[in-house]
Amino acid sequence: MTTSVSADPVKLDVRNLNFYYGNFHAIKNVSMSIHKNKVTAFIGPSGCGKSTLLRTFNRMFELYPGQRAEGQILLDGEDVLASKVDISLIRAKIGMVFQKPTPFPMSIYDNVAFGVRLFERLSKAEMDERVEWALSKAALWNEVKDKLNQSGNGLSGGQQQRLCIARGVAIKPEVLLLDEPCSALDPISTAKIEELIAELKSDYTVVIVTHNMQQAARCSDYTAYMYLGELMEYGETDQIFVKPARKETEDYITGRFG
Ligand SMILES: Nc1ncnc2c1ncn2[C@@H]1O[C@H](COP(=O)(O)OP(=O)(O)OP(=O)(O)O)[C@@H](O)[C@H]1O
Repeated sequence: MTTSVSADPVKLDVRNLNFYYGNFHAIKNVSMSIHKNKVTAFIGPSGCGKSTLLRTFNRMFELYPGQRAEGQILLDGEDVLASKVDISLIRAKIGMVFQKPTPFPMSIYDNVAFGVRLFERLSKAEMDERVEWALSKAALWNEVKDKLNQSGNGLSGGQQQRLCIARGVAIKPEVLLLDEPCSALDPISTAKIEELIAELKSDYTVVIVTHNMQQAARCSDYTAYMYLGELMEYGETDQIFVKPARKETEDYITGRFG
């Protein structure tokens, strides 16, 4: 693996991580530091393990039988993978937005409030404020403020994805994981989400999986190139895109492979 050294503070420290789907070894001895208040992009050809790696960070894989992770993922020094860890607390600290927008079958307001209610007891006024705050962060407030009681499913695809992002930020996680959040979106919605990602990093540590090289180059501070479950190269985005250390990375980002 080729990696550059950075002085930025570390939020998530991944150490010797291996991941298995049954007997299939999907993540191979990955070690990397995810930096605080930065955007880190995972890139690489389809099936290389980007989503799998992302899903280990908040133990999302545990919802599925036969999947297991070995190694350490230290969140501010505490191992997320340790058996004694409170999983709901981890998921409150490490939020996730999936590739397909998945609003809950409830109102726009309740979509945002739902997760907050699991973790905090807020008054009606405080919750109203939180919902407005989260929808504003997700650049959706102006479009929905007059129809908060309408179903989240009535929104356009791009609006639904921003609603899911609002749901993610509403619980005020420390880390936000975004799994190809723009794959179903048109260029205008994509641009809005990219602006939002740039804004979010002042409050959160963001990790994004993307197939879009331009998006990784535009939005991220750090980029990780993965191939067949291995972390091939990891470093500052400018360096990875302008002067990759490995020929494989260069071939991928210039479109000669993958
Ligand atoms: N539920 C599963 N059971 C068995 N193997 C799986 C499962 N999910 C993923 N895999 C395998 O693990 C490897 C990594 O998959 P993963 O979805 O993490 O890749 P990816 O880089 O995110 O791909 P894509 O860009 O296509 O979304 C692939 O070989 C895939 O076939």
